[in-house]
Amino acid sequence: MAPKKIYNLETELVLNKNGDQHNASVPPLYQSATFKQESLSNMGEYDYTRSGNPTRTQLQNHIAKIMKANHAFAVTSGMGCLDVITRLLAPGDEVLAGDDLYGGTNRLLTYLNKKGDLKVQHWDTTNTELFLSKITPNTKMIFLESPTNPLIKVCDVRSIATHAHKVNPDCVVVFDNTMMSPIFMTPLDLGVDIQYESATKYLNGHHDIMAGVIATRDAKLAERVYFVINSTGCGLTPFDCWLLMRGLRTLAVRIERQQQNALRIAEFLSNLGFRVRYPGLKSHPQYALHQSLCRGPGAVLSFETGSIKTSERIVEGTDIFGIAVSFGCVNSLISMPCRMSHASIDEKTRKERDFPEDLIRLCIGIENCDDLIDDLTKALLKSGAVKLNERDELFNAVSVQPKL
Ligand SMILES: Cc1ncc(COP(=O)(O)O)c(C=O)c1O
Ligand SMILES: N[C@@H](CCSC[C@H](N)C(=O)O)C(=O)O
Repeated sequence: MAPKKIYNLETELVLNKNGDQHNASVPPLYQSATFKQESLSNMGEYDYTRSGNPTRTQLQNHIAKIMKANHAFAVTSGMGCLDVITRLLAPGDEVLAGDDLYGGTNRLLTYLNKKGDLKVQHWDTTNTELFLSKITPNTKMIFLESPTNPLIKVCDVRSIATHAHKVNPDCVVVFDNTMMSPIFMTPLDLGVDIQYESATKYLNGHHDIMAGVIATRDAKLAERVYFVINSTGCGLTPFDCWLLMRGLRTLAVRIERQQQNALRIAEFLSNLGFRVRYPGLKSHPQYALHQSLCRGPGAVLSFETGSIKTSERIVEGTDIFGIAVSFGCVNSLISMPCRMSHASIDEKTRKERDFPEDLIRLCIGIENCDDLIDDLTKALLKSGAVKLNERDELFNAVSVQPKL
């Protein structure tokens, strides 16, 4: 049989050869907890949805293809992915992690560390030399994010994965690709062992489900991941699998439009004098590194105003941008990570990790970009963060103290 042709990602996302017995154009939804057996001795492919479900299989095969993996799994949230992955470790195992991770990731790793289940160390992943020096033959797992949420730090994942495997061939390098999605990054091509994503974000894109996906090329790791998912019962429900497959079809067009808007907004804020963190700007300290690893800068950016009060006024002064956690949705969102998504990281730790309390995060949607810039302009003026000059043109940001 001729090998199956693999098309470009945009095509694969919408191409749906689901092999349905009735040629349904859309993969059918098997909303069933149980499956009858042919006989006592012949169980068939499915028996119970916790163990497996045809709709989940459809989604997982699709995910494996678009992430260039051999095995993929869908679970109930991004944090669910991390829970499954950390269960692969043994008591007391040493793990390394970045020092700017999504707040919930930090919370779970801190919990496991405090309980004594794992020995977790956090290091700045932008300092490659330092990070590499912390990897020892006892390092069992490494957790990376790039660009990080919300400080948009970029790490040299290729060098970290190569070095980790040299020092300990059994070290499992885990990469959270939520910020880039498969459209802009293929971490498995860079030497990562396990990639996971909060599918609540770009993969689904409409903020109407919670989901997470795990992908790997390693059959043994896949077997262990499946064991945990089946044992703990965190597989994604059939209906949410079905919704996620629907969302995935538009991933490429959504995220490309979001990125286009984000680039314009990042330039707009930067031109006003704000310190903008976005890997699409040449001023980003790891601009070239990011370009060498990814196919685009994505649609999340953050910026500082120099004053917590000013930031609060900006966040509360927008109309189109919703004040909400999360990102990757078709709608634009604005937030203050210290108060919202990253509030679970205590103030002392935030300070130690140079986490600016006035940081505003923008998650850009697919709206008309002129409208978004107009909305931000009004909020910036109302907050006093920028002023108009005599010719009624926007004038430099007034309270910013650039720290670049
Ligand atoms: C980078 C990143 N990873 C993982 C998660 C966790 O995903 P979920 O909310 O689907 O559990 C989030 C956000 O919640 C995130 O921002
Ligand atoms: N209350 C939630 C906060 C979720 S933050 C979601 C998202 N990852 C983001 O970065 O905005 C919690 O405590 O987990």
